[in-house]
Amino acid sequence: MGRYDLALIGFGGVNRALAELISQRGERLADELGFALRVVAITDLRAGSLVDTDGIDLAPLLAAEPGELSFADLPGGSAETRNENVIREVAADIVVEATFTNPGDGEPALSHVRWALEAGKHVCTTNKGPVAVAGRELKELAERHGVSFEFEGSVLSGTPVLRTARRMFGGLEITGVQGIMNGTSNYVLGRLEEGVELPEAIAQAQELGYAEADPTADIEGHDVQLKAVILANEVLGADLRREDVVCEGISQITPRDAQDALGKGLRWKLVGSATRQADGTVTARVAPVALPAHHPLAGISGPGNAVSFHTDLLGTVTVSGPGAGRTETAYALLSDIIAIHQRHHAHDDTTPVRRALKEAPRG
Ligand SMILES: NC(=O)C1=CN([C@@H]2O[C@H](COP(=O)(O)OP(=O)(O)OC[C@H]3O[C@@H](n4cnc5c(N)ncnc54)[C@H](OP(=O)(O)O)[C@@H]3O)[C@@H](O)[C@H]2O)C=CC1
Ligand SMILES: N[C@@H](CC=O)C(=O)O
Repeated sequence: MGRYDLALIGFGGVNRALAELISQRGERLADELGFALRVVAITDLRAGSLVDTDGIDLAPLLAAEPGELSFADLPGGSAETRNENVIREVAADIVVEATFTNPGDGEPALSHVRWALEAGKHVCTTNKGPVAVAGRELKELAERHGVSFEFEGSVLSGTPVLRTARRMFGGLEITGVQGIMNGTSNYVLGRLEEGVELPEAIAQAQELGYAEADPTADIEGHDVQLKAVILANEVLGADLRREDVVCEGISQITPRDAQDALGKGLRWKLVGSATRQADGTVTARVAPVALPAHHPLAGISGPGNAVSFHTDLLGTVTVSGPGAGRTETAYALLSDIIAIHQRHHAHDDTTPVRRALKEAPRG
């Protein structure tokens, strides 16, 4: 049985949820997937850094209140974050980047990803900043070093949109994508429809773990701008930057507006889209739209998200599921680790499914 040693960069909602998954169902996952997972390093702005190359005991860390965690007094611990040292020097197979998304220059996460790839380590991340700012460069860097750069959770958290588009739509042309791509704003719009004021609705989304460290990014559409860039570049082969995406958020929508719309059979939604134009260029935008009830995106509620792919052979295909949430997003990281395993050990007959396929009688 193989094993992957992980370095977790950032120990907030998402990476804690990944640690919980590993801690609570590690054995089951190992049986199912054919490899084990072990955490050998954690860094966090507030808690500091912790390294144990024999495997960190996660239980006491997960038992502590997030705000009270401090690594300074633990063996292998330090009050300093020491990101560069940990990422470059600690013997980890996969660096899991889940610090805050910086919609501007993608830092410091962009540097974290670069350091890891340069050190020959696989990276998986839910952080939209590095992918939107420098996705192409980072994929090339990963290729040069013979490792993987995976970022499924950067769009629609655990709902597999990027991998679905890459793996399932071979042989057809995708002409555009349109979707609800932010859980917080969709949750907030739903609360406005119930008469809740914007600040209270945002506070609830923060409490539930949907919102960005600075929820302005969710409400003003900057988070969807990044996701539209990622989808345009990954799915439509564009080379867009955030500044190319026209953006308007939902901060001007009041509970009265949302309720009036509902009375007319309409629902306000924050819609992101990217479209291939007749001249081959790709344009993208983010804007609130009052959708009629029969629209495929109108029924998406709470932190749910959906992306519709417009294709030449299938018409419109819509993928919907959770767009935010700690555990849902941690699952995206697990799916990235599985993708890394499949890419680099596809020849191994280690998983039960592969063994069963190999041993099944033919004819
Ligand atoms: N939550 C969700 O539903 C989703 C989140 N994402 C993305 O995943 C990432 C993580 O999200 P989430 O866990 O919810 O966010 P949190 O804010 O809960 O966690 C981020 C953690 O990273 C720490 N951190 C910040 N800067 C650094 C640094 N330089 N070095 C080490 N640690 C650092 C923060 O410390 P401190 O608190 O002290 O600042 C915090 O503990 C974000 O980029 C987010 O955009 C993507 C999809 C969905
Ligand atoms: N804050 C984001 C988290 C996922 O990207 C959202 O609400 O969708």
